[in-house]
Amino acid sequence: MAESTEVRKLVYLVTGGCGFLGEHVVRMLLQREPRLSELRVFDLHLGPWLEELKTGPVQVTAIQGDVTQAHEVAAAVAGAHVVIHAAGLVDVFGRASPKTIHEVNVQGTKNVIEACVQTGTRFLVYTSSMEVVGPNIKGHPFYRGNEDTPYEAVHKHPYPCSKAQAERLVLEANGREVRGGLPLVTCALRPTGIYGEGHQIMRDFYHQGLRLGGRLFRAIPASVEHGRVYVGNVAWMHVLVARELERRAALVGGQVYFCYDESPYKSYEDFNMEFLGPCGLRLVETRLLAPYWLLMLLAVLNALLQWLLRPLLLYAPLLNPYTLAVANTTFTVSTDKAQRHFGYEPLFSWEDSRTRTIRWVRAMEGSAQ
Ligand SMILES: NC(=O)c1ccc[n+]([C@@H]2O[C@H](COP(=O)([O-])OP(=O)(O)OC[C@H]3O[C@@H](n4cnc5c(N)ncnc54)[C@H](O)[C@@H]3O)[C@@H](O)[C@H]2O)c1
Ligand SMILES: CC(C)CCC[C@@H](C)[C@H]1CC[C@H]2[C@@H]3[C@H](O)C=C4C[C@@H](O)CC[C@]4(C)[C@H]3CC[C@]12C
Repeated sequence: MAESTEVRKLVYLVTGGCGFLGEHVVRMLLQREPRLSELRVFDLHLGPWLEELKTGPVQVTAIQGDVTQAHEVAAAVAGAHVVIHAAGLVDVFGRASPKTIHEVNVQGTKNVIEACVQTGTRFLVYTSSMEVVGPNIKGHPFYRGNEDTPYEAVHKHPYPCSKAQAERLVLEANGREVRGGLPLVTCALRPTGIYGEGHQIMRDFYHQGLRLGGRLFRAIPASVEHGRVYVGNVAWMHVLVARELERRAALVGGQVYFCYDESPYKSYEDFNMEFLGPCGLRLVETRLLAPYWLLMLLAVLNALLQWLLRPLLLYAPLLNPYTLAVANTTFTVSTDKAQRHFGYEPLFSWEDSRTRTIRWVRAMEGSAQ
């Protein structure tokens, strides 16, 4: 915990505070926000690790709740100075219905905004996603673009559609009068693919590699760049922008920021190998054996099987036409907007981020090393 002479008087609420990113935001706030007096952690499923946080100088209040329930959200928001809304249903695999995704991501966000307005909370940070922009379904590359780069954002999939709608609601709410008469100040952060300790898909790839005798098979050309950002830096960006929303309301309010750091530009699989390689896995070159049309055929078959089996069981493999299109389309960002607007610099270097992630993979059960 950071010791500080600053007065602790602020109440923060983190929705989705027990998720992959949310846990890092919660821990980062406790370490790096010296003005914090109470931290409310709101989630559908509370993590047992919250208990160990309750012994420090900040009051940590765990709230089991559902963002789709307006009254639960309003009760959690009442009296908070800042809300970081990271709760969301992250599903591009067809596990949840489009209706459920919409309810959690769009209606849930509406509930958070209305709760701020009704209870007088003035500062709201929304965790958006790069998918609000793309990749689009036409496969257009977004090569090291920034927040102002023109791009034809065309969404069909429920997850990016819901994130785009929710982001729009948050940005439109900037300037609304909250209880007490002051204006609401909002902004949205758009992470690219987040990685780091706790990343479920990295875990899945690692275990798949172990099952395949320490091998993974390349499916995507190495030339396709996929944007990635370390979870600690994404968390840090949330903490920093939340702090600066008050001081720089005119500049930051209503803005969007991509989340970025020094992580290298690589293909999705080559990037994963930065961590999985040192943990004993190798990437086998099979691109000639698995051309794009064959992968697309498998992806379509998976989608068909998912649909056929739905009455009996949930079949939701990583490969489907949408995930294949995302993984196979260059989407990378290069920007300094967060640095210019609120002084963001990555807290973790690429070396730190890599070392921490490798340490986490190595600590997983069944390590190949
Ligand atoms: N993981 C990524 O690569 C990535 C990239 C860009 C943006 N994001 C965004 O970051 C946010 C966090 O994603 P994550 O990767 O940590 O996912 P996650 O699934 O690990 O975390 C989401 C959390 O939200 C909670 N939640 C879900 N439905 C809820 C509900 N109805 N009420 C209350 N809580 C609910 C979950 O229990 C979970 O703890 C999401 O909004 C996601 O869209 C994630
Ligand atoms: C073709 C297969 C072998 C590889 C499949 C990989 C696939 C599961 C990965 C590739 C890209 C990943 C997405 C990307 O990193 C960004 C995001 C944005 C975020 O808001 C939610 C997660 C998501 C969609 C990642 C999901 C997993 C993807 C599609």
